[in-house]
Amino acid sequence: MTTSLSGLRTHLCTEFITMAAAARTLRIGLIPGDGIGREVIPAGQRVLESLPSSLNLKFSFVNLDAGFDTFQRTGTALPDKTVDTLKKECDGALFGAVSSPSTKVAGYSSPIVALRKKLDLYANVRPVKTTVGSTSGDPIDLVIVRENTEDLYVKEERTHEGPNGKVAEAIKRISESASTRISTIAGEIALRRQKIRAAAPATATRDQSMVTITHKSNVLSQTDGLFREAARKALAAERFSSVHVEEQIVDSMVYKLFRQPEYYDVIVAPNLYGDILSDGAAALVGSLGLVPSANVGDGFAIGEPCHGSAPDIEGKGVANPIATLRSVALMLEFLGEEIAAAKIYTAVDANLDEAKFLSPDMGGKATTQQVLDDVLKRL
Ligand SMILES: NC(=O)c1ccc[n+]([C@@H]2O[C@H](COP(=O)([O-])OP(=O)(O)OC[C@H]3O[C@@H](n4cnc5c(N)ncnc54)[C@H](O)[C@@H]3O)[C@@H](O)[C@H]2O)c1
Ligand SMILES: O=C(O)CC[C@H](C(=O)O)[C@@H](O)C(=O)O
Repeated sequence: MTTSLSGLRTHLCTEFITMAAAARTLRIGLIPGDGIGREVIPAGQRVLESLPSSLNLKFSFVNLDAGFDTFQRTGTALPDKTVDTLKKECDGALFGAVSSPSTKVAGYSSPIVALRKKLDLYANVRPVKTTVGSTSGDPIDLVIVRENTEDLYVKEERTHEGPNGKVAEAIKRISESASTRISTIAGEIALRRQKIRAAAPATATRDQSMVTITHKSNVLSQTDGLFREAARKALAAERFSSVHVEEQIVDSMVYKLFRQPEYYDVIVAPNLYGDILSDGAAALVGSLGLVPSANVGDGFAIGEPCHGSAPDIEGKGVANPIATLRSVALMLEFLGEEIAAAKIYTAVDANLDEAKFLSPDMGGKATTQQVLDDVLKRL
């Protein structure tokens, strides 16, 4: 199986992909989780099943459990069977969302956070993009490359009694190796985007590729300082000489991202900043329901919409499936199936540009099913 970290085509057209794919069957784990995860993952499955037969690509599926509901039924949020099946049987997976409680529940731990570590899916790649017809301003076309295994997400917390009451602490762990790895991937993605732009100058949104390193090393000089230093070093490699590298402290990054989102190309960030920046960037393109992600490691990719289980709209049939459909495409890209991915991006972009079947988060009235049907028609 091939997983290509540099295979990030992100919503680009198919003209430049000319090679016919060899016949292939991919086994995909489906992990709907909780809430609207159960409404959008079936849409993702339908898109895979509806890809044109000329692609020579077949899929088999295995349904897998994870989430708060699973925790309540079985006592664990991420059953061993789910992890084992992904490891032993699957080529890739789709993850919906889980309803992690905001208060501590004994024995519960976020299954998606655990899965990223257990499968060493060290890169969380989150493209955020406007489509041609959906914006009157300068187009936004950026990718957030989020470190996916460490930072505060190591979840080493403790509470103790201090002289004035309880004190809680958490470890923020940053390693040189993980920071170097994620920054190198950000550089590869920048190069890849540069190549794609060079091949399609008419649709290119910028001339030069750029990576923005995001950190807070003015305050956290050791942890974020190490991230910054490792990123600078990795991106100074000769092969990235055509990529402009700059850095931005995370708070002013938020300011600049909101003022001038079209400025950014590739943003590399430690885990938590990447999490926060990607939800913020989603607001800039219209909805969290549009923004996909892929959790990527060596030899495996899990497509996952950036949004959560959305309890406020759960069960109403109005969840926007587009973040999931784009996550399906992103997963396929990393599994080396770029033509199939491009077909999905094109169909989704056409749905958004025509704006006839938009879900309520996009100002429309369409249900999840109607948006899906419209995308399927365009496939
Ligand atoms: N990957 C994951 O499993 C994941 C990601 C984020 C949050 N969560 C969990 O989800 C739960 C709810 O979190 P939250 O409410 O803070 O964030 P959320 O992303 O679930 O929802 C935020 C807002 O965006 C809207 N929204 C999200 N996805 C949408 C879609 N596809 N279509 C239309 N509207 C959409 C919701 O209706 C809500 O108003 C929490 O338990 C959190 O832990 C899980
Ligand atoms: O709620 C959870 O269990 C995980 C949420 C998760 C995260 O990485 O923090 C989500 O915000 C995401 O962006 O994937």
